[in-house]
Amino acid sequence: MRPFLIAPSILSADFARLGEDVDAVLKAGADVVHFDVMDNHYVPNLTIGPMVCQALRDYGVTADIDVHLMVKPVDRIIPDFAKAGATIITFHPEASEHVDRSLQLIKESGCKAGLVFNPGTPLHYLDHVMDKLDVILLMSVNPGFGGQSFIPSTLDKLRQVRKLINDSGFDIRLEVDGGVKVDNIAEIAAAGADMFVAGSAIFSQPDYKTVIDEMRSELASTES
Ligand SMILES: O=C(CO)[C@H](O)[C@H](O)COP(=O)(O)O
Ligand SMILES: [Fe+2]
Repeated sequence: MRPFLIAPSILSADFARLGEDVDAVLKAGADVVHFDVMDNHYVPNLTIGPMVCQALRDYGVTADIDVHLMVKPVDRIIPDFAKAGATIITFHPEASEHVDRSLQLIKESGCKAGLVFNPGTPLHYLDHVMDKLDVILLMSVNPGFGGQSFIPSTLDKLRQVRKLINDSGFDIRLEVDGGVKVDNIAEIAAAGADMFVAGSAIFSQPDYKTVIDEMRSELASTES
């Protein structure tokens, strides 16, 4: 398996001083910035758009930005995020009228593409598009808010998707998002995830490095 990636969700960062907070979490050892986009339509919350992504790039953030679109419709906003500096763009397949077209649009915009599955979303959306995916993101909470508890049935779904990825032979990251913490990250990795979004678990702590180091040492324990 490829190296584990830790992706703090900036949903739980300090929006009043976002650039500094993102810098701090990257200096503390985070790999990727997870950027949650909510539209008060597909999900019952409203967050940030391409201008904020661009502002982070202008501030000097060079790390990969993983844009998690919780919006409907999907396609209209993809080119704007690509122009604003997104590295990865993922969307929920049931929010797109044409899943293959949305994936193509992301790729043509120069970004990596992924599909996101809510706890109740069936995996059949993966049929016929595995070759177009760089990331599969399994939500371990229902989308819309940070600080929720990890839904245990995600572990089985992770094992299923890990097998699908391995059997496919494609180079696809398996990302998990929602309720990831120091005390469950090893179990989640053992189920097959290799990219871990964590918002409240990191940003609620005074010292981001301590939490990230603890997560890495839990992850290392799964490799022995
Ligand atoms: O997509 C999301 C919510 O829809 C967030 O990325 C997720 O909830 C992360 O927050 P936490 O780690 O606090 O659960
Ligand atoms: Fe997210």
